[in-house]
Amino acid sequence: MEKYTQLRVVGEGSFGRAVLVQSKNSEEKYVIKDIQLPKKESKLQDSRKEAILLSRMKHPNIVAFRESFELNDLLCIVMEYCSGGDLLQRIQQQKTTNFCTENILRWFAQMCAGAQHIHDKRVLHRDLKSKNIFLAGDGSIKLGDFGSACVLNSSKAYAHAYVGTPFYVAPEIWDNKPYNNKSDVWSLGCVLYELCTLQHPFQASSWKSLILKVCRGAYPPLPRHLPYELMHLIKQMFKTNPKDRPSVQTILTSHRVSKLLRSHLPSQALEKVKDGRRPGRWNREEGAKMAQFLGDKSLQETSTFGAAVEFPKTSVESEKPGPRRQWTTDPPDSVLQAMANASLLSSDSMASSTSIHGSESEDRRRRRLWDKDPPQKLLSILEKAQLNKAFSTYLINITGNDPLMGPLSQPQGDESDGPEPEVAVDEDRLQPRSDDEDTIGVQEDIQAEF
Ligand SMILES: Nc1ncnc2c1ncn2[C@@H]1O[C@H](COP(=O)(O)OP(=O)(O)OP(=O)(O)O)[C@@H](O)[C@H]1O
Repeated sequence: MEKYTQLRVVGEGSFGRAVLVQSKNSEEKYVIKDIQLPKKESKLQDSRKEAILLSRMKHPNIVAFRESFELNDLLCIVMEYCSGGDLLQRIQQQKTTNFCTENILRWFAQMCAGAQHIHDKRVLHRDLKSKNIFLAGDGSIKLGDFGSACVLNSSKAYAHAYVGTPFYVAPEIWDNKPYNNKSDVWSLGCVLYELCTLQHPFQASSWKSLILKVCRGAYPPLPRHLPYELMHLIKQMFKTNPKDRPSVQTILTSHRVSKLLRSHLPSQALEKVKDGRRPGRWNREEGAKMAQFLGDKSLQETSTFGAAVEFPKTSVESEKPGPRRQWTTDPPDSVLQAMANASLLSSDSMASSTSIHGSESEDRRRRRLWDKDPPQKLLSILEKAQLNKAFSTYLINITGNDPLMGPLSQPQGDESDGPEPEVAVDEDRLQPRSDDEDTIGVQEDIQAEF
């Protein structure tokens, strides 16, 4: 810490502060994110995960990691300073003036390039939102905040319920179905919609209305001046069945919109997109290596210079694909059932979802089929919840004892542990599926380069 001079606090998150500092050696500015370390030894490694994952992500569209160290009971992550602030602030500055299409395409292309890099490493961000996407001094986009990220095919120790922000969470999370790279695509769709309209796609007057709209993929129409390719893309990113959503790889390489997006990528990022197209770029072993690394490494200090983090050299056991949970062709419906049975919906959500889906009788038909019990615990939490709290990060575990751990629930036990309780592990949920080539799946026997 003595290497840096503190300049000012740039923001406060739920886990700690972000402080702008200046290196005494190079005079370069950085942000140091302080994260309160949990008192329980068993949870320490989880807190260090953000630093470890960020240290593995070297890409022009991901906030660059410099080093991390522990000071008393704080984990300090030193990272690139993004002087343009976050995208949420940038959207709010616009007030009512829309962004020009060129800007939207440029920013979104860079977000996809960053996300592709993460997914290539078999990591899911899980909390992509405009507040976690930054603008660097040169105007480029940087994905940040890896505090919710997880590794696909990870070991049991790192498989847990979903950590995300309700306004950006995909329907499969509310429906307690498996999640994968397509859940990040949904969240990116929300950010793209915000860039196009300056509004969130799922406006609601209550949490129940919000969740219902998300589960139906019901969003207000986009302004007509936008290119057709962009409108088509948003429609696809909001497909309620993740199988029907394109991956970021597809968006950048073989979608109708790809040409438009790629013309807005700087050459360095374009090269990396092309790299990502090589078949066998990632494989199951990649995720297993990362998971083993997260589990084994007792990280006290890590750095992009000096004591850099290295993956273990030993090869890891190649896992056989586990049982897959199949998607039906219908949209997720257990939460829809729960919400509708509870008769607690606000009228606006029903009105708009009916108009989006076009037919009232379809709604009635669906409701007749609803026969499951609503998750009462979730309903009772949401009854009293303020909607603005749905922009914060939660641990979401619909069937657990605490369906929404975060700003709505009282911290239990070790208060400094943040919203990461010990949860029953449902390993099936985190398994990628290979039933669709666009979803991160399994390619055995191909050695990925990290
Ligand atoms: N690298 C950075 N460059 C510039 N500003 C940053 C940087 N990192 C964080 N900030 C600012 O600090 C704020 C707090 O960031 P932080 O990641 O600690 O928490 P958060 O994302 O707001 O909340 P949470 O940790 O609950 O997700 C951000 O909203 C952003 O405005």
